[in-house]
Amino acid sequence: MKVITIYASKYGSTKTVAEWITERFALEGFKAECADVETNPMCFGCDLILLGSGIYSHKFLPSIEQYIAENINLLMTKKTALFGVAMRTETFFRKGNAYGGAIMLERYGAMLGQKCIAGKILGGEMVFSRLSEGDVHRLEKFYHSIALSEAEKAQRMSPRTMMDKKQCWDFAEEILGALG
Ligand SMILES: Cc1cc2nc3c(=O)[nH]c(=O)nc-3n(C[C@H](O)[C@H](O)[C@H](O)COP(=O)(O)O)c2cc1C
Repeated sequence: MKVITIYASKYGSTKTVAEWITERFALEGFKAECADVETNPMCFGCDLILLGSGIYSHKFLPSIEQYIAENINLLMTKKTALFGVAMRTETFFRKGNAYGGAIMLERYGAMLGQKCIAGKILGGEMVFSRLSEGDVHRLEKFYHSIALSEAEKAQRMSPRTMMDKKQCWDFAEEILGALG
């Protein structure tokens, strides 16, 4: 069985997550590879396709949204699984609405249909000194909009990682279970 993990990553954490997941599938005896979506990978020969992205403002990056849209007819015929890589992995509730967590994957799951067998948000990493000026500006605006105190802001702006290889291997195991 051939598995491909196609990822979109701006600062590298989703790339590492994709490599960890691929490693686990290879250890289980699958023919497993991972590919940056920017290389426009071919997936018609694959039996299982994982699609993952860093989460930016509750969504996948535009490059992988475009890849899914452009290849939707093929992707719908394959078993697929989705993952996002984010700083906040759980669902939370604010002003009558639920946000975050696997809810962020619903729009892609709805496109892929019933053969989409698993989806999870996995822990990512954020190091402010590595971010582009535009991303720093976007985050500062967001922190202002949710009225973070200076202390909370400083805490969020310090280098933080939630990356966890065990979590990624557990997700691979969950997919294996769903494959039956
Ligand atoms: C501009 C910006 C917006 C972000 N939006 C979210 C978000 O909505 N939810 C979240 O949990 N993390 C958010 N993050 C954190 C990223 O999802 C996290 O750093 C992730 O590991 C990035 O993946 P990458 O390194 O593969 O690009 C955001 C980060 C930046 C810079």
